[in-house]
Amino acid sequence: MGPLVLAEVSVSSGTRRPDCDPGRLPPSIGRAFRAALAEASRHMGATAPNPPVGCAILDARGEILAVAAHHRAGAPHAEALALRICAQQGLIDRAATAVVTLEPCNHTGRTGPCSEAILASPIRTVWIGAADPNPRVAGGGAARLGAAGCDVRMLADLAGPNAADPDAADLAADCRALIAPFVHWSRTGRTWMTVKQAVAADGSMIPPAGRTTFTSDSALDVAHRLRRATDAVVTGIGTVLADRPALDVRRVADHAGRARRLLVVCDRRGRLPDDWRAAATARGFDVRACDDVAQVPALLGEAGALWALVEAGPALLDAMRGAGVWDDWLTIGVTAGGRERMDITVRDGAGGSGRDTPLRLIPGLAVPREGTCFPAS
Ligand SMILES: NC(=O)C1=CN([C@@H]2O[C@H](COP(=O)(O)OP(=O)(O)OC[C@H]3O[C@@H](n4cnc5c(N)ncnc54)[C@H](OP(=O)(O)O)[C@@H]3O)[C@@H](O)[C@H]2O)C=CC1
Ligand SMILES: Nc1c(N[C@@H]2O[C@H](COP(=O)(O)O)[C@@H](O)[C@H]2O)[nH]c(=O)[nH]c1=O
Repeated sequence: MGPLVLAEVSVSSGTRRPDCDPGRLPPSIGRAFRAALAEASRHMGATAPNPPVGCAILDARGEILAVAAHHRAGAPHAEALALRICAQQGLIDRAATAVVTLEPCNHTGRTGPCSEAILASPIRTVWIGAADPNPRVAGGGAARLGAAGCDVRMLADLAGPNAADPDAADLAADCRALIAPFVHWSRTGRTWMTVKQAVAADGSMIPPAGRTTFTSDSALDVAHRLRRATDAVVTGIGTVLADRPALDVRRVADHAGRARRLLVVCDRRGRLPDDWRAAATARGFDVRACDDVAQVPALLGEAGALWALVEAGPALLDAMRGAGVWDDWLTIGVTAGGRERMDITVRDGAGGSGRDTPLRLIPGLAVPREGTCFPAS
């Protein structure tokens, strides 16, 4: 395992570099990318097996006309929804630029190609945060738009090693991180596994008697944001028997109405209590038991989960570390002085897009700076 070092992975686009101010991201485009990323992040944990995607549409002066995200598989793509919002508000004639976190699709899936929807609008400049990782369609949307006369600009062109725009580099990393679990799942069939571990000042993970947690309110907020952003939760039978945990999303608004989430309990001896399973099912979980932790990423992947959160005790975490069943690992450590420190480690070779971690998109986590004091400033 290596400490978190975010490699700058430049996604080659084959499209034109910007001509206005080479090497710098226009402030209005930076704002639009941030808005699109924020909107897409709100829908992480709901889009599987599709990736989360955000889109902002701007007028010629750089004013944002609409921001939208892909909500769930089968629902309109972010670009289509943003265009629809512009049309509904009578703003479509002003639409000049689209900013999308992921290259627009060029194929007909559950919905029509976004490249064509853009071409049917007045938009003639398209900024793309990350290239489509699907090798069968890579370059399709950008190429189609470029061939039809659109000015297609890739964020990676400003964020590569020779074009030092820290804002662009950060936003490009965010756009890659947004789809990192999707990329990993598409390439391996395995779900991206994030382990979250709370450690007390004495090194113990065990809460005081009568409690199930010991971290601060801000750390618990982060834990619940993580539950909300992921498609599945993984725990161990030891935790279930000791804590009878709820493992659902609380403390965070706006998570109702989502699909049933997967909840995997690693249990080799069939000790899962029926009443706890029934209560978890009633809370909206699809509960599965698994007798081999090494199989969990594939089991979840088969069920279409892109990203899973592991909240388990020391025995299962040891087994996971030993078997390499994790992609990134978040430790919230309570220091002797009562402060909390957050460390993130991304496993070497995790994911298909370098070391970008989806934890970057969780508010309150100061990624990518390793070893940052928590809460993030
Ligand atoms: N601080 C924190 O972040 C957290 C703390 N906790 C605390 O941890 C404590 C419970 O810890 P612990 O008893 O270690 O429980 P775990 O949640 O780690 O579950 C342990 C069980 O996992 C199963 N297991 C172990 N290895 C494997 C494997 N390779 N494949 C499949 N299953 C496996 C075993 O089941 P079997 O017995 O069937 O072999 C084992 O009993 C509680 O006090 C809880 O509050 C829990 C979660 C988070
Ligand atoms: N101890 C500990 C955590 N532990 C995890 O949270 C579970 C309790 O969840 P719930 O029943 O939904 O409130 C518990 O069983 C364990 O999985 N989490 C943290 O953020 N901080 C902590 O200090």
